[in-house]
This record gives sequence, structure tokens and C-alpha cells, in this order.
Amino acid sequence: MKLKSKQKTNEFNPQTKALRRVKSMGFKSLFSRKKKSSPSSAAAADAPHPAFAPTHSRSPSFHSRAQIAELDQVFKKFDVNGDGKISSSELGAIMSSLGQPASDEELNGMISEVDSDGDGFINFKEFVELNTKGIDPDEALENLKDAFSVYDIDGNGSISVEELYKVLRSLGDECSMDECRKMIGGVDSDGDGMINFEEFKVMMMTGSRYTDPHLEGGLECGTTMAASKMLLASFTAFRPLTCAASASYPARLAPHPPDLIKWVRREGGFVHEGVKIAQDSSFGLGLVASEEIPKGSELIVLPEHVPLRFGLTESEGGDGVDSVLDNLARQVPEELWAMKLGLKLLQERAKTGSFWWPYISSLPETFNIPIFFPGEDIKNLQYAPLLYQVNKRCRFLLDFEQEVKRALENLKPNDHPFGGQAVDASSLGWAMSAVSSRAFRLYGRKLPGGNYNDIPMMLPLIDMCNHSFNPNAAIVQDQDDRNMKMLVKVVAETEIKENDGLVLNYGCLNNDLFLLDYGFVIPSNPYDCIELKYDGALLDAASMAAGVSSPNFSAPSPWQKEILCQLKLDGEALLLKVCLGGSELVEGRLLAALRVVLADDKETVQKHDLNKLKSISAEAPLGIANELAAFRTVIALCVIALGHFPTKIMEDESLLSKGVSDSTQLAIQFRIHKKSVIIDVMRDLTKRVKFLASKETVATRG
Ligand SMILES: C[S@@+](CC[C@H](N)C(=O)[O-])C[C@H]1O[C@@H](n2cnc3c(N)ncnc32)[C@H](O)[C@@H]1O
Repeated sequence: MKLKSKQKTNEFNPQTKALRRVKSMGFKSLFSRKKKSSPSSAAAADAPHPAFAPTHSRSPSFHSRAQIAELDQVFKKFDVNGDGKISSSELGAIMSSLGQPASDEELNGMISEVDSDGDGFINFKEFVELNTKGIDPDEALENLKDAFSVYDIDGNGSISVEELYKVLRSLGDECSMDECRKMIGGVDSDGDGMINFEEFKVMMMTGSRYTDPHLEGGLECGTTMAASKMLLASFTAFRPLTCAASASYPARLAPHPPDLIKWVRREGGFVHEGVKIAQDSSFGLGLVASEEIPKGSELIVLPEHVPLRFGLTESEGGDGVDSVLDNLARQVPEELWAMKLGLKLLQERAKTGSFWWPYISSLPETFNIPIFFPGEDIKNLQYAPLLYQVNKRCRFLLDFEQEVKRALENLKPNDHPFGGQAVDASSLGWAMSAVSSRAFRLYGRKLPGGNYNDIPMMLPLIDMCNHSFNPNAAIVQDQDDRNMKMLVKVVAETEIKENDGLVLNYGCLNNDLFLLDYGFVIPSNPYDCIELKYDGALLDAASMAAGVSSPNFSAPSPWQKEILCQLKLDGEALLLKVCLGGSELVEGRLLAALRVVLADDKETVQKHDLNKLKSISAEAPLGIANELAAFRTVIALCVIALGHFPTKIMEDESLLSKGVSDSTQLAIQFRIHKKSVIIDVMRDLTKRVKFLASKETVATRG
């Protein structure tokens, strides 16, 4: 089924739009000014700037002395060497600080577009002209919104003194809190001590206080300074990678992130009227149905530009990734793919005016996953295979931190992919966890052969869906053949009742993966299992404990060895990890090995195909006695495995009942579930043993 695209163009995407315009239209677009298309306005746009020829002005808001003073200040900041003109390399620095690096050729093209005197530089007159003519009001408003979001760090719709202070200081401005207070006071027309968007707009457009036509010099000065500094900051600021703790639970990067549903709709996506974001008592935020929704309904449709991906070039519909990031990503092992996309996420988190900021600001500030557990709680997991994975990830992050530092150390500030900010193991860990707990691996574009490539993506809003093995919604992808755009949708798999959460199945995973990647575990998870090493000596011990006389797992006969090789439990291509539990109960390779090594008749074994020997539902293929010996050996193995846990389930439960930290609670729950898996396997096999023993007795009697 092909979906009709609901999306027109990327109308509300200032970031992509700016980039596209910069690349295609040149330097003027850097300041997001657009000539009007009507002949009269085009003519007006070509008129000299009011400051130089007031009679031709069509842009009264830029007449003011304050405005020229602001532009002068901005010009001086850009004109790094102070020679009164902006050179190609200075322009390159600006572009990079905007996260849009340009080649020499592009830079020269941009300069020549505005360089009316043809000297290869942009002088102040050309700069003012560029910034003041042919302004499209809608677009100017959009740009102001972007600029406003730079300061409105917590996204609550107002710029506080602290926010202004933080942003200006982060730009190296030595301003004091007092100065920031004054700047805000000069603009704050409703007197609430903050700048809301209306006040910001007036300040940026007029550079003056709109409530009072008889401005005092001091006030105007304060306002002009604020506007000027903010204008500059909006071009060059970055988002801090560290974040103050938020009071609300679950803590998000911004305490009051924007409404993601509105954002998705604004971006041309679709969100069903009956879908709302709500707090779930145990799963954090989630999506719920505020009305009954019929089966088959589309719940969310994301246009192609909304998912956050790594490494798609512009021509592929992405926004490209810079070479520093690319080189770093190459050093990430495939199994830690989440770190690759994490690099991109971190870059966007640091970037001012990132298109994805409304989404990123709503991400959790921290993740309760084992790499962030205190050492004591890593030990509390009590399960070696998981401890190994956690240590591996921690070691990777520490090593990767060094790689990142090395890659960033000799970079020019403007080439820095994270806006000049230091990136350490914990910020890398945040990004990796954000991706591992929220990204989906979906189809990318259709390849020429008709196949699709597989791309991890972060899906804003869709990733608010929590997990269930009995989902009521599913992700569907559709390519709109007219524009080859890939849409990602969530569709109701069942009828959804009012107040039901929308839940997706994240995958049939064991608790190790749920804990490592998502920070939760599932009781009675049908896919949970325990991992053991196939070890001849251990199996001999287990077998003897089960009453099997002289088992020969340590020294199998040549024909048994041959079969063990086929099972990868001997020989060169060894894969000694085997599992108990999960849907198979006893992993087929282990079961076949037990049956074969406990059999002493080569001919009987060779009558059977290996797949039959691997199957637990094949009823005692090598005879009841052999099956009983195999199952009893597994039960004894389970007893040994249980004995490896330092605590018993009852002790764990008693600890939980006393009240412990979140990470201790998770670690204890995890180990309880692992022990339960072992106990369940023992229980199931004991039933089978009883049944087989009764059959054996009947057979013997018979
Ligand atoms: C893709 S996000 C879902 C949205 C998330 N609840 C939030 O607040 O943003 C995945 C995270 O949700 C939580 N979660 C989802 N399903 C869960 C479940 N079945 N049990 C416990 N936590 C769950 C976990 O914290 C997980 O890392």
C-alpha cells in the first residue's frame, strides 16, 4: 500500500531551509532576508538602504539610529581583524558557527553576490544593505522565533535574566547579572522581569521601547545593547551539553519542552486528534488515547525530514554530517551503532537553532541504565554476562572520550562539530543511551536492486510510545512514489479504548538487552534466558550430580566430537555460549550435544537429522533413558547456576521491600528475574522428567 503524502514541503524547517538557501542563494540568505517577488518590491529591494538614502526607504523599522548601531556592533564582531570589512575567511567562520560550513568556492560566490564595489570584501555599507532590504515579514518572524529560542533555554516562552546571562557568557561576553537585568528592564514592557516573544520582537525589529515614544537615552541604550548582543548571540550561540537538574519527573532537558504534537503537525506531519502525551505512573511519559480509536487508524505520520538520522547527504534527503563526525563514527564498533547516531544527536543538542531542538529539549536528561549505575549496583546485578557487557560499554565510552578529545583538539573553533564544547564520556553516554532507548532501525531509501538499507532513526513523538509484548500499535513505513519520500507512520493494530496507552513492541528481547538499552526489565519475560558456557568439565559434574554414570563431556569420542563440531561446540568455529530459558527452554545446540554425548550408540544417533536432535519437541529421539539423562543434567546445571548468585530470591525481595534507590531496585529486579528463569526451566524440565519416568516405568513393566 502506498501512502498519499500529507506533507507539502519542508515549510516550517528553518534550519534546512536556511541551509538550502545558503547553498543555493548565497550570502544574503545567511541573514535570512528574502527579496519580495513582486516587481515593485523587487525594485524597492534594490534601492539603497535608508541610512544612506532615506527617501527610498520601504523599511521604516530599519531607519533607527539604534538599528544601525546594532548592525555596527554585529559587523564589528564578524570583522575579526577589525579592518572594516568582512573577508571570505571571516565569513567562513560565521558560516561554521552557524553549523553550515561552506567551501571556498561557496564563500566567494556569497561575497560576490553582495559585494557591490567589487573589492572582494563586504564593507559596512554592503552589510547594512544586505540586512535591511527586501524583508519578507513572514520569514523575518520565523527567524526571530529561531533567535528567541536560543535564549529561551528552558523553552517556557520567556527569557529570564539568568538565561540571558548564561547565553551571553557562553559566548565569551563578560556581562554581569546586573547588566543583563538592565538589558531586560529596557525591553520588559509588561514588567514581569522577563522578555516574552512580543517584547523580543519589538526589540529586535525596532531597537527601541515600544510603549514609550519619548525614550530616555539610558533606556534606549539598554535596549540597543540587548538587541545587538542577542542578534549576535542568535548567530553564534550554542546549546550547552550539560544541563541543570530539572524539578519535574521524568526530568527532561528543558523543564517545559514545547508541545511535540503541535511541532509534528507544524512540520507537515499528522497526529490523530485522539492521541495525547501523558504521564504514565511507571513508564515515564507515554502516548494515550483520549477517545476510542478504531483498528487500522493512522495515529502518527512523520514526514521524511523529521526523523533524526546519521549521515544522509543532502541529496539523499538528509542534512549531511561533517567529516569530523564521520571519522569518529567510523571508530564505533557496529554493535554499538547507537553511538554513531548519538554523535549526531549530540551535535544537534549543541547547535543553536537546531531544527530538532523542540524534540531534543523533550528528551530525558538522564537514563537509568547500567552504564550510569553506581559501581555497587553494577555488582548488584550478580550476573556475569551482563557485567561483561556493562564493563565493555563503559570501557568503550572512556576510550572513545579520548578519541573524541584527540579529534577535536586541533580543530579550528568553527570546524568544531559540538560548537566548541568539550565532550566527555558522560555526554557520550547520554547520547548513546538516548539513541539505544529510543531509536528504531527502519528502512532507509529503496536501493536500485529493490532492497532497502537499514537505518537507525530517532522518531520524534513516536518514541513516546512505551513497550508491550502485546502492542496495540505498530510502525509502518511507506514510500510516496511521487516524491520518493519515506513516511514513518504509527497505525492502530487493534481497537484502542479511551485512556489506553499506545504501546509498541520494541522487540522480542531478553532482560539483558532491555536493561542495557532501555533501563527497564520485564517480569516473566518469555524471551528472557540465562547464558552459560559450554564446558565439558562442568557438564560432567552436572551429569554426575544428576546420577548419570561416567559421562564423557570432557572426552567425547571422535564421532561425538564430529557432531559437536557441527554444533560449533568443538573444533575451530567455536561458539561456546549457550542459553537456557526463553522460547526454546534449552538451546537446541546444547540439547543436541547432551543427547549425543550421553548416547553410546553411534548408529542410533546417526539415524537422526541434527535438527531433530536439537528440538525439545522431538520426543526422546535417542530413547527415554537418554532423554532423562539429558534433562536431569540440565536440571543439575540449573542448580549450579543458581548457586552462583550470592543471594536468594527471598533475600532480594526483602531488600526491595525495605526501599532502595532506583538503580539498586532495577539491579535487584534484574537478578530476581534471572533466577526465576532458572527456576522456571527447572520446573518445566522436572515435569518432563516425571512424565518420561512414568512412561519408562510403563515400558519396563510392559
Ligand atoms: C522510547 S522511550 C518511551 C517514552 C518514555 N517513557 C519517555 O518518558 O520519554 C523508552 C523508555 O520508556 C520507558 N519504558 C517504555 N516501556 C516500558 C515498559 N514496558 N516498562 C518500563 N519502562 C518502559 C523506559 O524508560 C524506556 O527507556
